[in-house]
Amino acid sequence: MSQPAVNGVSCVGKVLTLDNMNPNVRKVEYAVRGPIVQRAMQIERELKQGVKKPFTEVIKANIGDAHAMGQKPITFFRQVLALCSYPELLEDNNFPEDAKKRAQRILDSCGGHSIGAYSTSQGIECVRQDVARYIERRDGGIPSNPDNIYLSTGASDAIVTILKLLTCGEGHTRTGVMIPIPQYPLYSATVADQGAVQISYYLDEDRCWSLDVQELRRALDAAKQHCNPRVLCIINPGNPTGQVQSRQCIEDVIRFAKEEHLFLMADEVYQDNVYAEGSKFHSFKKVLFDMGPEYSSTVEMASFHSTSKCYMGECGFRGGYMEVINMDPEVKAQLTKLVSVRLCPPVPGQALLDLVVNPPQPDEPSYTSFMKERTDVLAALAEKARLTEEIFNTVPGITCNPVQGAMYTFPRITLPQKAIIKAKEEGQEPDMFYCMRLLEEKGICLVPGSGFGQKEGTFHFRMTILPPTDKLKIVLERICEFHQWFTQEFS
Ligand SMILES: Cc1ncc(COP(=O)(O)O)c(C=O)c1O
Repeated sequence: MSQPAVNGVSCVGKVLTLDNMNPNVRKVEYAVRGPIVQRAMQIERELKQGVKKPFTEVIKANIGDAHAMGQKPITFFRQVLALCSYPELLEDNNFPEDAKKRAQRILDSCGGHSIGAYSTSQGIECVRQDVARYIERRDGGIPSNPDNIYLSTGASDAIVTILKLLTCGEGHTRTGVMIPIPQYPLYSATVADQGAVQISYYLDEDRCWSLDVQELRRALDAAKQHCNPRVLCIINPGNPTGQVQSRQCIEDVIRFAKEEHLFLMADEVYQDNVYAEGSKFHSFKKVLFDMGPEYSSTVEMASFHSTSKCYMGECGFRGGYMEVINMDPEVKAQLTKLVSVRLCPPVPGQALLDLVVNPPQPDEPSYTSFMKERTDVLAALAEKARLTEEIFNTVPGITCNPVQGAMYTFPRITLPQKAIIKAKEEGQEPDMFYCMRLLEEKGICLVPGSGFGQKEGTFHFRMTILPPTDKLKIVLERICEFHQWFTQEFS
């Protein structure tokens, strides 16, 4: 039943109430910005008001937001965006010529030569062409058609759009969507919002979060009893688990998708974030085409990329794209119609995406500084990935897989039985209880593993490796100290 009043606002007589609102929305959960983050913000306010705490600052290691963690923007990208936003600067001699050329090209393809105009709904044509060329270079020359590219408001928007196209049915015919566990909760949230059925397949923590086709089959066979499985989502490199899937694994997944007549969604937003020796990013598209026409002309797929991650971390611009492959032309027309309802993705985000897929070339003046900035960010991330694994694994009760890629670690924590009982008494998941205590004691904000899904009886947290190295060392040190204290406190 609705409360009669919440925060002083009466609920009596409202047209829209908790009881009659869209029930699917109520089922949506998104731990990355959940109660722990709200408490972190409250603690920040308390610190400002002078409330004494055992720490002076809250460090938010809960979200993959590089700039929020202090990462500097790539100079060339911001120069071009400044020029696009304020074209009078094109006369300014302080801007390099290649930045001006890019800005002019982007402006020339915008309505009224302004990034303040709407673009076509699928995205600015020259940007889509540049995306297609980028994909071709990345995939060793496998052709990419700009007509199959849809620019989007970050990858999130494209992922939701594709899931919306794919989900239908009632009762036992509802669309089943296979998602990894642990997963990035955009997937579970969208599946809930669309009234579809989540089919969880578990990544193998003991084998560095690898994906096993036997497990896909187990999950699919069980789900066939109560829904209509049609979609298989893969996140590679993985969030929250930081693994990079092998080429063999990707081939196996593609074969499975073909056999089982599943639409593949390949979330590849971390494609430049690969650190571990021996790990390499293989795009689903390339592997699909390498497997020959039997696969490349039949398996339906969408792959996603974003300006939010990799070395640029420009999540606030909300740039992204998807490439659709082997999509029925009539469905594609529906997709184009669907995206046109929302007019267009942000044009500044499209401009930024253009720079990501078409960065300065060796013969251009900005090349050297661009490459240095890019390499520095990726090298620092690789070092932080290594450090994180090394430090966590020194603590009894914390087990951390190598951070092969992406921007997170998802260590397993052993929690004392007393703490588990206490958490249950307080109506909390044990790892939420742990993370809340960590926040209160040490000012570190993490996301409990339960927000991403985990094997029954196991507990984890997700931490981003994005803080600057010095700060990351402090974070790691405090978590390790806390874990030892927590274990003693509840033993
Ligand atoms: C795996 C994965 N996919 C998609 C997204 C969405 O990114 P955006 O919408 O900012 O491009 C994220 C963001 O963290 C992510 O981790």
